[in-house]
Amino acid sequence: DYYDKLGIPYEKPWPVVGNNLNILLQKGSINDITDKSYKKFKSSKIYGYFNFMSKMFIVTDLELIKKITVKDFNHFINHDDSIEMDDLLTRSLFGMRDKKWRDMRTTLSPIFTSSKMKLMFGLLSDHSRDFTKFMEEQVEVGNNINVDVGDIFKRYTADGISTAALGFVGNSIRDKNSQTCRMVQQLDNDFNGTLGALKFMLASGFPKIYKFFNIQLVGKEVNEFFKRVVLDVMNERDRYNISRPDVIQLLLQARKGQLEHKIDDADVDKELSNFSAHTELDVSLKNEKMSYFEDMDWIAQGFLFFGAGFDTSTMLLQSICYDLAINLDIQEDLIAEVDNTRAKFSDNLITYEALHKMKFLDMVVSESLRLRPPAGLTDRMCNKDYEIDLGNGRTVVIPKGKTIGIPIYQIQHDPEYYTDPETFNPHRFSDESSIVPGTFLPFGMGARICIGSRFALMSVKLVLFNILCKFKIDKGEKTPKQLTYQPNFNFKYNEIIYLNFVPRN
Ligand code: HEM
Repeated sequence: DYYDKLGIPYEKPWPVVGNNLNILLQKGSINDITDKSYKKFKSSKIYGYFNFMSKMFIVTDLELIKKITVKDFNHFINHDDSIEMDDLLTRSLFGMRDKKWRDMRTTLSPIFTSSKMKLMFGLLSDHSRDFTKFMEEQVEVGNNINVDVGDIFKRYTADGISTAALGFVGNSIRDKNSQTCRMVQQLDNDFNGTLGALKFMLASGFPKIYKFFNIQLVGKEVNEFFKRVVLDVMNERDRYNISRPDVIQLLLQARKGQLEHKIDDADVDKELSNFSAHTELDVSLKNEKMSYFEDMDWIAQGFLFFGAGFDTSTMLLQSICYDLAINLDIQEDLIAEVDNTRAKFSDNLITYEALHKMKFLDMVVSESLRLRPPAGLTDRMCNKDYEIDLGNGRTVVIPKGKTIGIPIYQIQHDPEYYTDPETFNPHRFSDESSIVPGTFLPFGMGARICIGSRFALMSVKLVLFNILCKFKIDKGEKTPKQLTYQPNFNFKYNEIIYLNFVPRN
């Protein structure tokens, strides 16, 4: 009767498993569950959700989401911290709390501004051209048909983050036995495999048991790998005065307190404003050297950039390619824009500015982020009792310590905000003013918005540009008719997406 007493609606829970029964019975995904309740309870602004035995509040009202993530952010600084997690996760920016989070966010924000992205552009451009060359080589041996795009893009994004963020060459595109490839596989198993799903359920549903058995989500091999890579690269650069335009260089500067804390990209952003790019909120307390961070904190950031980056960007890339193959008229329009742009450069060597001025490419990427958001749900932890006005003189207090959920997927599929929401239609992003503010949030919202969105967008757009210079993406006999979500807490497809890469002559 918890939610009854508060006067807010909820689905009747089952003992112990709460509202997660269908996931445990492998009958539905977290998205199916949220979908059903969102439609039923949307008008009440907020509804209750039993995540196993803990009580969550899912917010459906746009104004309220804005207040929670921006205006009243001080009540909701952290993500759900009731879950017991490994050191690598709790020390990462996503898991950090309160002042420590603010300090780390302030330290890291300058790394992901447009001007720093411009510095990394060359590394990612070389990488995406190399990937396209690899695909051309596949044509010669007939491996361009029925390509598992989840697999190849996983290797592309892992290598991209390795080279442009972590400062080492991954080589997993060409060598499936490379160390990076093994790490990707290992991480995939840790987070997405059956054992990973079970551990995650235990961590969120029964944190005491999880802690008692000292269970770790991230395997030992991955732990060791990141400890070695991040610290070794940083220390070597420091010792031998080596410089390279990548994230690790900036992390090194941050570690020494030499990275400027001001967000200086207003002009660049204005000039190259893209719909899916966001503006960073300044959360800094004051400019000070963050000297109290330990080595493990820097390792955790390196790990998060890799972990948070490769999975989400891979999901985005495979979704875009799938929808382009299904909607050939849209692909033709995109190819026309690609051809128009490449004509201005020799050997398809596009510049940072030209890539960001590709309007239709931005519309296609934005529409995919809307239709198939790689992260369909995010959360905040309430750290001070928070009163919500439910209308008609009714209020409810979210107690300190409870978690609220933001249903990104459902808002982006709501017919009140998007006409014909299940259709892939990039043209809805042709006029930004027609998008209802607060209804497009694939990277989250407010001060805790995804810090790597610019990096992800640059990497995804670059490889799409290069692929479409050389290939048309077609569906084949093994292409799934539709995409459905796995019955777990991740937003992963049940289907393997096979597509054909047909050379454009
Ligand atoms: C298409 C790709 C990506 C998507 C859709 C995505 C989505 C998200 C979302 C929804 C959040 C939570 C935001 C919130 O709660 O308001 C988040 C947080 C985060 N993302 Fe991403 N992300 C992507 C790529 C990346 C990349 C490439 C990196 C790193 C290089 C990255 C690093 C992070 C970090 C560090 C956070 C935590 C930020 C904080 O708590 O201050 N993400 N992301």
